[in-house]
Amino acid sequence: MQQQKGDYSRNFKGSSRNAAKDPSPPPETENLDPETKLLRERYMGIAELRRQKRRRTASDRKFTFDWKTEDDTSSDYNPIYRGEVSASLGLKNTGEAEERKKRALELQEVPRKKKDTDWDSMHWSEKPLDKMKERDWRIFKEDFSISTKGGSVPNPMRSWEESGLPPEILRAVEEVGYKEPSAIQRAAIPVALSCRDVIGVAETGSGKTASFVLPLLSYIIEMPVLNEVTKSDGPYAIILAPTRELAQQIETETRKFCNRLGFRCVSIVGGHTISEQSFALQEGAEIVIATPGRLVDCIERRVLVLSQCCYVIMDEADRMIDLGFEEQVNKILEALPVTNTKPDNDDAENARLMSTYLGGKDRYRQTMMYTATMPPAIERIARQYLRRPATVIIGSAGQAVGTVEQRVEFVTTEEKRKRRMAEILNSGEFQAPIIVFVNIKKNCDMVARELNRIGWKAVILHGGKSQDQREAALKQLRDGEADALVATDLAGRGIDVPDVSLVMNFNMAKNIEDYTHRIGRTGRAGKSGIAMTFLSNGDQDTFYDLKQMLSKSALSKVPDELRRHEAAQAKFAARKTMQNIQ
Ligand SMILES: Nc1ncnc2c1ncn2[C@@H]1O[C@H](COP(=O)(O)OP(=O)(O)OP(=O)(O)O)[C@@H](O)[C@H]1O
Repeated sequence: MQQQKGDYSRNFKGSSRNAAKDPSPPPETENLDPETKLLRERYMGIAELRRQKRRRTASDRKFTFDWKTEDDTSSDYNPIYRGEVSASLGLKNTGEAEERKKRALELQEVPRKKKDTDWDSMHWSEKPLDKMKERDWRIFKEDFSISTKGGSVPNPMRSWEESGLPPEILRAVEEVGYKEPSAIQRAAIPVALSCRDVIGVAETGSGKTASFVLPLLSYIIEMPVLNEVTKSDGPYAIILAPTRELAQQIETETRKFCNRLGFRCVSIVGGHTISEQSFALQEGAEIVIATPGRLVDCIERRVLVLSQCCYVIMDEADRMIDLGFEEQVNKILEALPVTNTKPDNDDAENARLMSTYLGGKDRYRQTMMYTATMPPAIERIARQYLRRPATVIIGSAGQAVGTVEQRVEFVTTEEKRKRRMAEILNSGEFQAPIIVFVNIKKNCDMVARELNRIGWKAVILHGGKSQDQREAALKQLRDGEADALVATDLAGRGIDVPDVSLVMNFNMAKNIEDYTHRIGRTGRAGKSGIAMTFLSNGDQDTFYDLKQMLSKSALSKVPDELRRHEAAQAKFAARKTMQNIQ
């Protein structure tokens, strides 16, 4: 019986499965016509080849045939290459198989063309900047806990090289030793360079100072060099800070860069005589760092003019308002030659305006505010002083430093607190320097005496001390001549003393913002630290916020006495309302 052409599939199926096990042709082939029999026998050759291939071990799988293409003899006995079978396989044109085989052999000689790089499957850190897509930027911001608001905000910078800072400034950054930008620097510097007003919120010790100083220097480097005439016109920029210590702290950080770029920065703070400070200003300074009170004093006495100042930075702006400096801040802004109420220009226009020398009348002020916490006052201040600000927040605003383990204990009397403090410091868990916060000046002396008694040389920092005494105390602590600093909230903000191992709140801060700034004196620049706080019922206005903060901290535990305390169940304001209702 002549097998119908269409029946090959059945035989093929039967044959290939059997061929895999039994090389002899199956019995039904006895009745095949010669052509089909020939076809069958040739396919048996292919099945045998496949069987041999399957018998080889995995290690042989990577065949490295050492024969050249012209040695390939398969076309002699394998009809599929010769096209004899193509007709029976229903291929339209027997030459097609030949063509396909020739093409296949040609391709074997052509090295594999590199596939288009699959950029989408790469991590943002492996991509060139021009291949970064919206999704990559979203992942990048999540990696650094960056969130922004305020219209279209420039993308963060992935590295110093991509910052857009001038090469001279990048060289200074490298010499200072900042290998990688911190999160706030990555996010805030590109925004500031786009001439936008900025609100920067990042935890204490996260590098906020450099995040506003570097773009400021990038602006100043474009301005004419101060000469004998223009230096009397005053600085190109002012940086306002709520306390003398923070102002001097910012000066130290700013000088790291100014000294390498040939710029001068001068701090104007209380505690030094006006003549001392006017002498320092006579040499001219591109940047003046000041506390608001003393700066207003210098302006009113004509010791300082701000006739070419178009750049204002407010560090710890909420604290400045808390300390009652709002009136002085307003006076300072009124003394500038520009305001920020110019009509809203687009950002390119802003860049032109800010780079134009002061001669042009259509200038406006660039203003920035930085803080580690975000109390309601910040929103009000921002509306008053900033123009279309971009807000950059690292982590959740007001979050305590993630590197600080926060411990709290209920210790009610001063005597018990002194004994407990001695126990903790004699345990050997902590090494100098440490900082101990109290709420009133007289407690400074009392705690310092106790520390000296147990062998921890203590220095004191509070508003009643002269400026020289305050600066000397900080210097002794930084230079290792003292083991402990006992301070009121004066030092709570911004003071940067390297490697503080312990912050102790002998008295709990009056509010959670001050508590956050205090404990931020340790765990800075990415290092870890411990904060220990003594509580009593007198601190219950802070219990709710404190419990929330401890709960969010991966390193800290909420003691049962605080967790269960009635005052920790609702915010102070809400509790007051409930009491009034009862
Ligand atoms: N990119 C960086 N790489 C390494 N160290 C840095 C970097 N930026 C800043 N620092 C260092 O980190 C420390 C803290 O910086 P800075 O005082 O600016 O923090 P801060 O956020 O202003 O703190 P605070 O909120 O207390 O004012 C400083 O000693 C500074 O030199």
